Amino acid sequence: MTDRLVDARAPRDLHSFIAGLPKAELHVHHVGSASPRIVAELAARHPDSKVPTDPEALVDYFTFTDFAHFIDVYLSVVDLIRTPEDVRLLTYEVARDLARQQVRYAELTITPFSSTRRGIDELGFMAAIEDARKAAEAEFGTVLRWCFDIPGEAGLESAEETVRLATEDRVRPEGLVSFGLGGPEIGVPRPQFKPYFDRAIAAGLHSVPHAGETTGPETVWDALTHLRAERIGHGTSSAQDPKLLAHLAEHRIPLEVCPTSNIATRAVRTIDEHPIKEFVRAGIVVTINSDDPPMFGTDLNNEYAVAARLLDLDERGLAGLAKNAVDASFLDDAGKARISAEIDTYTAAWLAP
Ligand SMILES: Nc1ncnc2c1ncn2[C@@H]1O[C@H](CCC(=O)c2cccc(C(=O)O)c2)[C@@H](O)[C@H]1O
Ligand SMILES: [Zn+2]
Repeated sequence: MTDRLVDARAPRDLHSFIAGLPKAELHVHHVGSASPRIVAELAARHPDSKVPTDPEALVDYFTFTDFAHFIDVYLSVVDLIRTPEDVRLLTYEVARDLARQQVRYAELTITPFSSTRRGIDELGFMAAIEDARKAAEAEFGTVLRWCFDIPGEAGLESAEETVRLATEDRVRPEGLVSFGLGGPEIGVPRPQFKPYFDRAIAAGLHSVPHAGETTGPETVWDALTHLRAERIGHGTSSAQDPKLLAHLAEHRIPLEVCPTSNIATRAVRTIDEHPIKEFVRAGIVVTINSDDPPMFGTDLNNEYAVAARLLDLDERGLAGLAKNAVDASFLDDAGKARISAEIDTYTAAWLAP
């Protein structure tokens, strides 16, 4: 991928190591993973869309002035997805892009409310993601699981609809493992979503809200206290609160860190000001993720290269980050052990004289 927003500047050897390293991706959005190739195919199906299809024009279109602008552009891509077949194509092609990067396991954040409110039949939607999930596992060997997230700014109606889709036996897809909360944080307090998270948790789902991406550490505390977060999406502003850093470390609440995303949405000013190093120093379990990779001109491999530079990591350090993601995932113990062993074998072979 060219036109990187963040220059990873890792040595060439480290890039090759990362490219082959078996990985898990825990924070990546379904619609936000639509590559120029996928966008072009969807736009060809729906020519009235305002989303450009030319990859050069897309780079400009995917340059954001702030977080609100990012969400506007994001929703214009959501508008491209109109039928269950669009959903199936998107999901299957996203899995292909993950498999190419040696991603063995991914938890994909999906916002079903955005699709059902635009008229896609809910059962057709669920059948499409499940069909793509099974095809991707059989054909690429990449295991996909779902996180359904509430688009918080769309209000409590969206929370009600999302928890219904996530818990009703007739609708809930087999691959669903977790429940999230995304979108802008300013003016969208986390505590109001407690009843919906309570219902999702009671139905066996894990709690993984975004918090502290565009607001301060109090939002992360709210996510922990009211939404019983097991991992935090971003959590960037936690760095401003030493007590919170200590709490996250002590309770082993992993952060889903997405460095390039934070620059692209202007949540963090420059990559060298990213607090990832403080998180590691505080003893927090850090995982590396890509969020909305084509929109931010990145992919998971590039995020590992960025992390290598910021944290001054060698191959063993990178393998450790990859294992953090496996450990922090909602995969079963046998699945975790299998990918961790694969990471060890790969790293040992790479470093062998
Ligand atoms: N970095 C991110 N940080 C946070 N979220 C991110 C990030 N990247 C992607 N998202 C996604 O954006 C969605 C937001 C959608 C939204 O706000 C909205 C508001 C009003 C109406 C509608 C609608 O559909 O009609 C949608 C979230 O649910 C989340 O899945
Ligand atoms: Zn996100």
